[in-house]
Amino acid sequence: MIRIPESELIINPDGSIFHLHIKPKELAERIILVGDPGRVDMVAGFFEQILHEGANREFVWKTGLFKGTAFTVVSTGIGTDNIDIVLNELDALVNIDFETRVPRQEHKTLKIVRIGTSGSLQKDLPTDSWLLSEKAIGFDGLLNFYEGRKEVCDADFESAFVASTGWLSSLTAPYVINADASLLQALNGDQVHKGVTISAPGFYGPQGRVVRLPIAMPDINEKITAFSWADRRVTNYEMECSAIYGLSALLGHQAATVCVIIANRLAGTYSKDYKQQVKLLVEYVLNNLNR
Ligand SMILES: O=P(O)(O)O[C@H]1O[C@H](CO)[C@@H](O)[C@H]1O
Ligand SMILES: O=c1cc[nH]c(=O)[nH]1
Repeated sequence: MIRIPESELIINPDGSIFHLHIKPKELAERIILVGDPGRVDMVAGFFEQILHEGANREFVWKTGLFKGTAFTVVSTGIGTDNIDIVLNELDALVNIDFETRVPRQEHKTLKIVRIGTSGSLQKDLPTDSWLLSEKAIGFDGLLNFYEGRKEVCDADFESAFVASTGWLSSLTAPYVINADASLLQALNGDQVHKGVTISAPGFYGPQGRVVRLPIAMPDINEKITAFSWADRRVTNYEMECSAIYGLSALLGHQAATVCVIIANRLAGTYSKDYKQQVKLLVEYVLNNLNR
């Protein structure tokens, strides 16, 4: 077995992983990812006991018990570049022996649910509604750096999307990737809308927002809203889901994303109090993952 060198897998002197500052024994199998470090305490507020906690940069985390089941909540900050760090380090914590620096014989699967906020691209998906991402479209390009990307992505959907939007060849190739089917089932419910989520490598231009700078594809959002493929339409924008789904598929973990819609891009509306909805959604996810 190949020993992973110190430069490739950095372990801190206290035995924790480089960025997340988590030690292998401190991580639960059920993981909640939130973008905002300030949301970690809100999630952990549902735990009856905190077992471990730590923080480094934007990565704040707590492991605790929710109705007797261990969960770890980790903040990712914004963007898929951070997700590359978070997913690779979470996987290393369970699937690499930190003493020998060799991958473990037995693979451990994590259940990873991102709870976030998002902007709607469909009129009938109002602010404060909940959206479970059945598929993600990555505008970010992260998965294209990994071998095996083709095997886990939906090539037909990608081609249809590129053709229909007139995707510019100067942009990164979009990748389309599914959520884990068992987590989708666990999180399904009457109050949960389902859809296809774009993860963009920015909040402004890459999501078609024009503040002062004109954008390369001025009609991109109209085209996305009108696009449909095999009875599916694109529902919303956020900034992390695609990389979570892609890296989870390659690393052998289960992943899903559910977001509160805080802005409706077609109606031009913004939620009056989305924080209350995020809290309700957190409670819903914890209960549904605890079954
Ligand atoms: O509320 P979070 O989880 O951070 O999610 C969304 O909000 C941020 C942008 O404001 C991006 O991270 C986007 O994905
Ligand atoms: O429009 C939005 C709202 C939240 N998060 C995003 O990335 N986009």
